[in-house]
Amino acid sequence: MATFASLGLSEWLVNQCKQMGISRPTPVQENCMPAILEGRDCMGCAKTGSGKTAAFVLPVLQKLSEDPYGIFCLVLTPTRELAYQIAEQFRALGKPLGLRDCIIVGGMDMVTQGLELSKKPHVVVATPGRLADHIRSSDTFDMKRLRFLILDEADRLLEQGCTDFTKDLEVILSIVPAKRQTLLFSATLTDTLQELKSIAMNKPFFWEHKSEVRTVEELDQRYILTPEKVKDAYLVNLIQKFQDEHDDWSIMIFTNTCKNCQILTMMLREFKFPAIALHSMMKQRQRFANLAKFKSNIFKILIATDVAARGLDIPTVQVVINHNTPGLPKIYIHRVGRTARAGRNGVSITLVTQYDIHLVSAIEEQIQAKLKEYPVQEKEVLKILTQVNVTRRQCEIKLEATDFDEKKEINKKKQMILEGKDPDLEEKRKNELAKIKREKKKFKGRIQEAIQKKKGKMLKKGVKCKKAPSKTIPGPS
Ligand SMILES: Nc1ncnc2c1ncn2[C@@H]1O[C@H](COP(=O)(O)OP(=O)(O)OP(=O)(O)O)[C@@H](O)[C@H]1O
Repeated sequence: MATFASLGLSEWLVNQCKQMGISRPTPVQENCMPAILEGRDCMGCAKTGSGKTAAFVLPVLQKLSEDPYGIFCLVLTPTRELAYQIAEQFRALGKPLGLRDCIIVGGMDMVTQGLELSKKPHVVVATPGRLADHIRSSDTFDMKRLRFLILDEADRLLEQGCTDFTKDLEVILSIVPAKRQTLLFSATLTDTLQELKSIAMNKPFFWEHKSEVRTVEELDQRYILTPEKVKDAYLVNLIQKFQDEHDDWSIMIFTNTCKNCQILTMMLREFKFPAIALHSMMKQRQRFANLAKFKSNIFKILIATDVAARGLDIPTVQVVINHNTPGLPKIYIHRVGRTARAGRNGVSITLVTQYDIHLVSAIEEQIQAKLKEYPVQEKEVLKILTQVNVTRRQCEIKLEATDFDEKKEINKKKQMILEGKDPDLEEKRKNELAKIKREKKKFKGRIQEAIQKKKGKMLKKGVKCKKAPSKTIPGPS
């Protein structure tokens, strides 16, 4: 069995790992680290919670200790919270080196960040949008000598989801040297393999944890079939049960929109549950503060959108509840991967309505495992149904009285300006498009009406034609 020393790490780094409770390499570390230390590009695909972060942090620190300078390494990651978590790992493992890192994410002061970048930190951990903004607007730093470019959650960075990073990536790639080592990691790399290969051009070493099931064995994956209207009552019932039976467990609840996330948090608080929210419409400082309160067990329930689905490593999370069935199996894999990490056990429960059954089939096909039904005492759920639904409605009314929707519009406009678009022009275009669509629909309707009329007439004629000969056919008698 390999040790960190046998993989090529120096004694100081091996000791540092030990101090952090990392004594033996996990398979992704054992397989990817030698290739990285040899100087090769690397693509590592391993299950959630399997130690992918250390698989790139350790070799980078080893190489940095041999030739320290800044900016030596750039790590890109899709979310701000994840950027802080990765920087923390670099800081903890690189402490004996006196490592200087710098975090460049949106929602934080740009001037301070610019100053930090100009001081040539060893490692920069960034979300693509904000780093690209710095590159566009400042010439006080460069990455000409960059040795490592790392894309964590690489598939997310390359896919064109609701946040599209591709343009920002282009800007970033234009300032990093072609001669560099590129490392790409994720639990779900395979469907963006071609795009990834165009970034890691030097015949990358590719390692994938081969296993039939794509989720971890320690995860107990369950579902509850529920009508849409009873969903919240099931949720409250589940949380009450976990709180009664395991008061030390932390629970993450995923939902599909910021508004839903806010309403669920308000509703659970009405029921006196220690719940806190995390979504992209919150101020960044509030996001960090809430995550910190959840990590330190001050609040045991975190309700989040998919902004928290990837990468977050919170060992106390024992349960993940999907308040909505994820539309993509990939998102399911990352969400449920917030529990059962690093060999621990965990439970995931997905609330499934009659409209989501096909999504569950797609998930099961992708993960190569069947979800099992979670037993619930329906009588208990029905007892609280009215109270839960009334409470939810009250919370919705309360939220409508705030400027939540307005803020959403403002945020949208801000995003457009950042993307170089004119919000008023976009609005005009949107309205024009809607008008064209409406007219097309009307036109289609009219055509269909005309066709129907014509069909009706022909049918009448046809009936007459068919009836006519029948009159002439003599009956059997
Ligand atoms: N060799 C090791 N031995 C024991 N624990 C480890 C080892 N390497 C990493 N860990 C711990 O395992 C946990 C999960 O690691 P990490 O966050 O890197 O997972 P990941 O593979 O990146 O997961 P995800 O796909 O969800 O991002 C962390 O708490 C980390 O400190």
